[in-house]
Amino acid sequence: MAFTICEKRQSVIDEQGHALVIGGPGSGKTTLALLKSKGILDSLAKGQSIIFLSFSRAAVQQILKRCREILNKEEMKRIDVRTYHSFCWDILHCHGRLLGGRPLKMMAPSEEGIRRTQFDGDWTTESKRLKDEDGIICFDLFAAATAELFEGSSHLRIWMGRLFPLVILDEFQDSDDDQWRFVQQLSAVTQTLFLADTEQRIFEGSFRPGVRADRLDILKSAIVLREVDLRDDNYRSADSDILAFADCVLSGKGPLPNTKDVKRLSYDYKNQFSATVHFAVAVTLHTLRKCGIDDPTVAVLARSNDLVAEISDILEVPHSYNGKDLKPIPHDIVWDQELSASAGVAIASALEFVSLDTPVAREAMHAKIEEYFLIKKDFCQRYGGRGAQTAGTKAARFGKAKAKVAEGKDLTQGSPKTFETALSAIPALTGDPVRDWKTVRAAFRAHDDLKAIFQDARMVRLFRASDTLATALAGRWMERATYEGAARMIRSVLDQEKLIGLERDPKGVSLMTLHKSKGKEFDGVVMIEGMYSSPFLLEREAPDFAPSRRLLRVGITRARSFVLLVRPRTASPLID
Ligand SMILES: Nc1ncnc2c1ncn2[C@@H]1O[C@H](COP(=O)(O)OP(=O)(O)OP(=O)(O)O)[C@@H](O)[C@H]1O
Repeated sequence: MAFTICEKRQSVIDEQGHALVIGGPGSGKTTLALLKSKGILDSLAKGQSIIFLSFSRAAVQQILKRCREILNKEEMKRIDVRTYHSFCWDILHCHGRLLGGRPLKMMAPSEEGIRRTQFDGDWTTESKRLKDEDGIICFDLFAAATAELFEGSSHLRIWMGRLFPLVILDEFQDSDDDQWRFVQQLSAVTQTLFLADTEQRIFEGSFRPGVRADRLDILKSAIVLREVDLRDDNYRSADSDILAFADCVLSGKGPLPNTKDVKRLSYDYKNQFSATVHFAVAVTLHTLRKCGIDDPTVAVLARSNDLVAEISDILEVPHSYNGKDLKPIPHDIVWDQELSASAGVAIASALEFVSLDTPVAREAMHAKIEEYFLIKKDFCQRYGGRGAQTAGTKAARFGKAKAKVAEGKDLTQGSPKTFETALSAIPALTGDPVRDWKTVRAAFRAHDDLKAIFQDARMVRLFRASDTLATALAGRWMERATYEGAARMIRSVLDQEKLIGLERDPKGVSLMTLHKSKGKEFDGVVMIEGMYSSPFLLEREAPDFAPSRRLLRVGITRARSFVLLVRPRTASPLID
């Protein structure tokens, strides 16, 4: 593939010192960083590599995709694309002993979520205590502890500089204070390249503490660097008005371009919502196919997890829109990993219980369901979603059931009892893990209190027998004709995937929140606004709605070719 290398880009490639590249969505920041890397890779000494840090597994995936377009196989081996967390954990795992005299152990995020909701007091202080006194470290403290190590040991810093002659920091506008601390230490011993787009700053405030609007000013006042601005470039949707439309939404100033690339669809009443959403996705697929894209990728984006789940339910059944019949649309959901994993573990523990029917398996199942609801409660509290209280009540219900079963008492009434009754109606398991998984999962779906587990577990892929999970379960059945240990196996496979950073390339239709779409790219994007929930513009941000506008721009600019916005007719206008 041929890339345009203008003077500005060449100056970044040639720069021997630090550099900051600012640019909008699709301006080519990642590509430029990789072109610079390509020029250096040959000259690296044995053992040296270039490190490219980003925030999420999705972003890592996107960068790896670009790597495959730009670097050859040998070059790919010398560039290490990682999340901040995985980079920090490597360092803490090897050198954590320097901090408190003993090796550090990681607390899995699932366990952290559970302990946080159950802890009476300030969790930040408690997690620091856990690290200092017990040598157990939570995800949120990885960056701070790494910074502490670098600040405390010049030897370690210097070695890092030798190992990594170039460190690339993606989406630097989103870095928090602790990440900045360790990056600043690194910049004293190696060359750093910062990529940023201030208008893609969507994690500021309650989402991630320590993320600041003036991060780039802080950077520029601390490090001497070459600054290059690519804001006028757009290679993702160069021939379309998508970026121009998104920029209008960002500024709140019209007129919005009247273009075939971004369309709007309204609905009047709540009871028109389902059919309108279904039609919007169908018409987007159709439009993209008509443009010659045979297998289009489409992201369906909404502001909250609740609305994403509702849209998934809508796409699963037929509808009729203006007399037109719409067939169900197969889709994937990009979900919160921790919720998905604990929902998957809850289903696996029910599978274990059905196959073993022992008091231990029964108690473990109620415990895993309780755990899921504790994590859900924690998730709702952290990300401002609805349902924290309900999740807490359900957790308490299953927690009580767990205690009763442990004491050998019978369950008399309530959800845990009705769920057990539903499970006991399942005919014998077959030994085909995919079928058995779906049977047990269906019992969750049919139960009023446990539907959420069914929904969250949809991300756990167990559909093809070749999947790691299915293979592990099939092996267990062959050994013992039960699914004993299924919950443990699933937890370990999912935790591993989480750390390694696996995430599939999107195919077909994918549903996710706007926040989750960051860093991704699709042929088409459908953005959905609810009638009474998940508005595009949050009232509390009035009058300028700046954070909402940034979020909307991120969503719109994920599209290469076509965007469709679905809104209630009464929604506030996007521009003045
Ligand atoms: N210099 C260039 N010449 C031609 N095409 C380019 C160039 N730079 C980038 N592209 C193409 O533009 C698209 C977007 O590039 P890239 O992912 O590097 O942008 P980005 O600024 O990192 O985007 P985002 O901030 O949205 O993640 C890719 O398809 C890439 O191949």
